Amino acid sequence: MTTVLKLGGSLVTEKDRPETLDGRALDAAADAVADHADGLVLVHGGGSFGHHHADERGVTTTEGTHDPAAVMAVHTAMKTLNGLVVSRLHDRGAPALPVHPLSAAARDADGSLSMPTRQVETMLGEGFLPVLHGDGVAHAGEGVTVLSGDELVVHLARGLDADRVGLCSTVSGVLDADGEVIPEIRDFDDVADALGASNATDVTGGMAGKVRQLLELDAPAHVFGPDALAAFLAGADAGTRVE
Ligand SMILES: Nc1ncnc2c1ncn2[C@@H]1O[C@H](COP(=O)(O)OP(=O)(O)OP(=O)(O)O)[C@@H](O)[C@H]1O
Ligand SMILES: C=C(C)CCOP(=O)(O)O
Repeated sequence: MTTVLKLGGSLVTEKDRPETLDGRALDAAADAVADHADGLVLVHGGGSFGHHHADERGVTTTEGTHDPAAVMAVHTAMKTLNGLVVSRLHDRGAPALPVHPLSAAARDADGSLSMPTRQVETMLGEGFLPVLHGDGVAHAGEGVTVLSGDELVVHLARGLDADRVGLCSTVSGVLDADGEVIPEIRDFDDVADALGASNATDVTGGMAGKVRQLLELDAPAHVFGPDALAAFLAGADAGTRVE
């Protein structure tokens, strides 16, 4: 049983304050993850580490940079956050290992992503907990663009033939126009109005981008908040189911 879980950057960082961790939220998430580390691949987002630097330099998933200093600003911040996530997992006895996408992934000129997953699969097979993160990615014709954690989740879920996918963010699910959690989404058009009415909160497309990408997966995906993380990892449905 393979599960791919993303801890949102908005969950584990203070998204409005550059390079600021939400230590309490990360501790709570790490507790739940450490209890269910078997067969788990973890991805985390950028929050105030990645998005702040990418935004400042005008780098998005489609607009790239050829400035190595700009790439390093994003990548170094993301590695810092990744190191914090990995070490909090180690504190709880979880066998976490970092995987840095900039060193392995690439995009074609049309933006399509390639990245090997055999290293992740082998780590899983050997009992480790791979921890990937949103990052920069070499992009033909663009230099380096942003690779979101959401995109990584989708790529890993396909490459590893995952059984379940979870996106844990600060919200308890995908919300409708009245702020209620939508229990299930099967078609983007059914929820386009609710999602379209919200502002994108970051350089990688916010909630609308997540739902679009999750709908392309074979595996069932759940979007939920921190209160439902332990239940999701224990096998229960949580938040909004996207299938
Ligand atoms: N219809 C919606 N339902 C739920 N959240 C929405 C909706 N529209 C916009 N949002 C916003 O999307 C945010 C979640 O997306 P965001 O990309 O910020 O999360 P994340 O994945 O945790 O962060 P990061 O991208 O840094 O990893 C919520 O905090 C909320 O403000
Ligand atoms: C901005 C960077 C580098 C990471 C973006 O990942 P996300 O927070 O999952 O969208």
